[in-house]
Amino acid sequence: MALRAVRSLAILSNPLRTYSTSGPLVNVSINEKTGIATATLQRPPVNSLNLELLTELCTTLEQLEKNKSRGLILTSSSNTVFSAGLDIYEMYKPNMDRYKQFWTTLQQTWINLYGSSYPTVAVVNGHAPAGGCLLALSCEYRIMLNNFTIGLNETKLGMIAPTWFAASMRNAIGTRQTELALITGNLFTTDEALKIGLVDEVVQSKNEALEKAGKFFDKFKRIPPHARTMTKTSLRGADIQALVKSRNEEMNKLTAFINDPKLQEAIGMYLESLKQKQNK
Ligand SMILES: CC/C=C\CC/C=C/CC(=O)SCCNC(=O)CCNC(=O)[C@H](O)C(C)(C)COP(=O)(O)OP(=O)(O)OC[C@H]1O[C@@H](n2cnc3c(N)ncnc32)[C@H](O)[C@@H]1OP(=O)(O)O
Repeated sequence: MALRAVRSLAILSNPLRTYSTSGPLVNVSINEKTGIATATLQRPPVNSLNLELLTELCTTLEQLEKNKSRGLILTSSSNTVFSAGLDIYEMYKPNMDRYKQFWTTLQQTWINLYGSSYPTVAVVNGHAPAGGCLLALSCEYRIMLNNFTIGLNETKLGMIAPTWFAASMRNAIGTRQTELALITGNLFTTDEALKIGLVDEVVQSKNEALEKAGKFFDKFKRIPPHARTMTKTSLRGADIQALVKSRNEEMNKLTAFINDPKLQEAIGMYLESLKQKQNK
C-alpha cells in the first residue's frame, strides 16, 4: 500500500500529464483539457471511511492543493452508495492509538476539503449517511442522483455529530433546518434534500451529474482565483479555525466517550442490526 501511495503521489505531482492513478481506495484522474481532478472512492461494499481510506483521501487533497488544482469532483465507484460514513469498526472496541490516528485524519481531511482553495463538487451517486453526508457538505456544490438518502443521522445511533459536522450543514441549509435535521437524525430523500438546499441539483444519471459539474466549474472561468478563494475563506474560515483551536480538546472528549461501555454496547447492537438486515 505504501508503494502504491508513493506512485500515486508521484503521478499527481507531474502537472503536464493526464493522470489516472488506481490507488487501492481512492482513484484519482485528472482531465488534461480542463485540469479538473476526479477522486473516486472505491472501498467496497459501501465506502465506509476507515483510517486507510481517509489517509489516501487526505493526501490526495493535500497534493491537489500543492499543485494548484483547477477543481475536484468527489464521487464513488459504487452505483448505490456514495459513502456509508465512518467505518463503524473504527469505533467498536478500538485500539486507542489507531482510533486517535483515525480521528486526527478525519479532522485533517475535513480541513483540507472544506477549506480547499480550488472549487469542489460532490457527485453523490448513492446513499450518503453521516460521514458520507459530511464529505458531500464539505464540497461547494452537490449534485445527487435520484432515489437515495443523505443526512447526518448520528443521533439515531446514540452519537452526537461534532460541531464541525453541524457547521458544514449550517453553511448549506442554515441554522433552523440544521437543528431540526440533527436532533431528529433525519436521512433526507434526494427530493427532500433538494427542497431544503442540502443538495443543489438532482439528476438521473452519473453522466448527467458530471456534465452539470463541468458547468459549475465553468462559472469560474472569468473569476480571478484569488477573489474566489478569499471569498470562500471569509465564509468558511471561522468554522475551520474553531476546529483547529479545539481539535485536541475534542480528541480528549472523544477518547473518554468511545470508552463508555454503554456506547460500545449501542455500537455493537447497531453493527448487528446492519448484519441482520442482510439476512432478511
Ligand atoms: C465516538 C465517536 C463519536 C462521535 C462521532 C459521531 C460521528 C459519526 C459519523 C458516522 O459516519 S457514523 C456511521 C454512520 N453510518 C451509518 O449509519 C450507515 C450504515 N449503513 C447503512 O445504512 C447501509 O449500509 C447503506 C444505506 C449505506 C448501504 O446499504 P446496502 O447497500 O443495503 O448495504 P448493507 O447495509 O447491506 O451493508 C453492506 C456491508 O457493509 C457494512 N456496513 C455498512 N455501513 C457500514 C459502516 N458505516 N461501517 C462499517 N461497515 C458498514 C454492513 O454491515 C454490511 O456488512 P456485512 O459484513 O454484513 O456484509
